[in-house]
Amino acid sequence: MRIIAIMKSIEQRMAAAWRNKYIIRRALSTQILMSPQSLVSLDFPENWTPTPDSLRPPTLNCSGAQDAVTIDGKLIAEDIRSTVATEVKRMKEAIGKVPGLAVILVGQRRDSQTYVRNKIKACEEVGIKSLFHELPEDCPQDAVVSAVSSFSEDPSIHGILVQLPLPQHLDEVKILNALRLEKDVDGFHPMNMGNLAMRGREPLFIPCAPKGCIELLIRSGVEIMGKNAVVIGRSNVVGLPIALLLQRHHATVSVVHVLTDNPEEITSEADIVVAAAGVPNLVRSNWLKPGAVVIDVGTCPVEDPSSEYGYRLVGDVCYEEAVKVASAITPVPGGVGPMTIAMLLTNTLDSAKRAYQFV
Ligand SMILES: Nc1nc2c(c(=O)[nH]1)N[C@@H](CN(C=O)c1ccc(C(=O)N[C@@H](CCC(=O)O)C(=O)O)cc1)CN2
Ligand SMILES: [Mg+2]
Repeated sequence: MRIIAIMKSIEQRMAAAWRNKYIIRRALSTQILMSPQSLVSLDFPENWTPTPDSLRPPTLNCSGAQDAVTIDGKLIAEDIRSTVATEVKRMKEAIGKVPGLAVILVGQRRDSQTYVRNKIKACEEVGIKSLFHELPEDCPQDAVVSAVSSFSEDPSIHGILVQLPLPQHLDEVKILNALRLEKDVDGFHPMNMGNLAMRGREPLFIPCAPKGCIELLIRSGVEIMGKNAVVIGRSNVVGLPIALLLQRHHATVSVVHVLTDNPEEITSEADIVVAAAGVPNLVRSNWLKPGAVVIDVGTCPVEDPSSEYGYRLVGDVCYEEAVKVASAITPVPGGVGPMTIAMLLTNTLDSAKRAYQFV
């Protein structure tokens, strides 16, 4: 009798331990929803207790037996934009101020012009003030640095972004270094990137596309903690920061790039794949483990005489194949792209709140 009672008690304790482990894992992986900075610390937060939200079960099926769920970035981005609009209105009513964003575009790249136009329009829609500064393709380095410096001094501007890529003759690092850290809403300042990489340090801003990817995963109920994640591509804008961010969310992260041997073999081990190589249709079905979650950051224009503009946007992932293997996937367009702009708005709002100490 006594032995049976002891065994029962051990069993109950083990069950409780597993239950606690599950609760802690879910809470840490959904912590982004509770944090205004959408940032997960590398350690357990002080006085942490689970909330009902952190116990929410995953919503995705991971069997790979049916077509993947489409993660609708456009819809999620609209939701975020409407929250930003409400917050901007609240700020204006309470303190008579609105967030301000300065956008600097050098040169005449068609894609950059489109992105900048969309960012300015998005600001207008949520009540954020925007200032646009355009410079010619052949402008000297000093002209860009001076534009950045003058916006850095303007108290009505809380975010400054320099649209990338810059023309070849310009030194990107020197220009980004001229940004006032508190206004680096793109999160590309070397100090913000360095802080993103370091344990125990918190960047003021997280780059927009990577932050959007994480937000998509979490809002879709995908658990990140403990999962194998593969990032394809190692650019400063997406590949590098998303790899750092996934680690902050406690994933086991591999980065494959143009010089990696057998990238398809490595990627096919992944529970979460983030494709940011800029190579149309690079990721085929044989690159994917059944049930993997696929986030496609690529947006490459390819010629298409049948479409209205003569081109269409193609992602890094062969969607038609991947949708048969993955459990969830972002489309292109309508996945990460709209989230990139939504995250720029949240970063700008956060920056203004910080500047005015508005909570
Ligand atoms: N300073 C920066 N430069 C660049 C960034 C950035 O975050 N900051 N990211 C990319 C480009 N980019 C924003 O600048 C960006 C790319 C794509 C989209 C987007 O909404 N894409 C839509 C399709 C849009 C279309 O039809 O053309 C989608 O995928 O649905 C937004 C922003 C490099 N440079
Ligand atoms: Mg791309």
